[in-house]
Amino acid sequence: MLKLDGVSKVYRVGAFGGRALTAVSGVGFEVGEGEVVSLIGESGSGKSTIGRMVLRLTRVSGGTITLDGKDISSIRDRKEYYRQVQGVFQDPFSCFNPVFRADRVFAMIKEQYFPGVGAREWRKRVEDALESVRLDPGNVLGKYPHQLSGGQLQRMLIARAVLLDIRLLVADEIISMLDASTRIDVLNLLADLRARGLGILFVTHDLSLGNYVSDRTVVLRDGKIAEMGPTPLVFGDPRHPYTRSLLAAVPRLHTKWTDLPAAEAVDDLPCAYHEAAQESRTRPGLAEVADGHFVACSGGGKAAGAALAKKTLAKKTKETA
Ligand SMILES: Nc1ncnc2c1ncn2[C@@H]1O[C@H](COP(=O)(O)OP(=O)(O)OP(=O)(O)O)[C@@H](O)[C@H]1O
Repeated sequence: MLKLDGVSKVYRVGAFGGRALTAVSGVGFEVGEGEVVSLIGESGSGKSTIGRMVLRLTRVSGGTITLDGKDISSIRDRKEYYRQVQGVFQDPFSCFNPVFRADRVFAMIKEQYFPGVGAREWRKRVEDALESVRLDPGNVLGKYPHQLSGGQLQRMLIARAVLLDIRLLVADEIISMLDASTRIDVLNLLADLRARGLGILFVTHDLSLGNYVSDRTVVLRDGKIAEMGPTPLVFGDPRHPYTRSLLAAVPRLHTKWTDLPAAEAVDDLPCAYHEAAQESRTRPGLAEVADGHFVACSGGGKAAGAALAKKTLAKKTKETA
């Protein structure tokens, strides 16, 4: 379904756009039907930029993004694209105009995509979509955004996507503003949609959420892929020191931060990319260390090599003495 191939994004920043900022560099991964792929990384690692490029809100500077093999930038009919691909973002309040009733988002969809559907039929479709996201139509229809909670508004936006019967949802930090119990509701809702065949690109900086929802995980560091693969492998057997350091930084219940072991120094670890056989380097800059589990060079190969050379030299010097 969705495929990113060597995708890069360079922003022009500074006075008169005189400086180039590479936000995303050579990123490639796929999202299949009924698959949840999470895009994980620290703030500024390029996650949202990738989401925005997939949603055609930002132009790609290099590489291609295709949907069913077709370059999305060549799809002239934007409406047709948005019929299949939609985004839901962190702050649901900003997606609603406070002076209009919240269900206006459904009326807009009808005007644009389903002008021929009769009022009664449309009402039924809206109610079905609301029920599918576990909202009571009688409770939310006719209300203004300020009369609804963040979780209800977020679900209304997902209901809008359901009405369009989209194939891919870009969910960018969609639950970071919700409380713990509403979060779980929305996550379980995503699981229902996935079971119906919806592909989801789940953008988050929260590793535990990524682990909870996704089939595959892509770990981004400074706009590049550090590691990606089936979620159980990335979380269960992380091979890039950066992934390990991210995992080590996740707070654990019953463990005080003062009791945590000292973090591994990223550069002192051997590099899984260089340790892998030459023929496993099937994607640019990534080695396949297990089936579908890719890891980038951590630079540790060089550092580990230098450390080894230093050790050997010290041994030789001792022997000579
Ligand atoms: N419109 C823009 N113009 C210039 N630079 C931008 C723009 N949007 C993002 N950036 C820069 O690109 C880099 C990646 O930003 P992006 O928002 O994609 O990261 P992120 O991983 O989603 O971060 P966060 O989790 O904080 O949202 C950052 O250095 C950011 O400052």
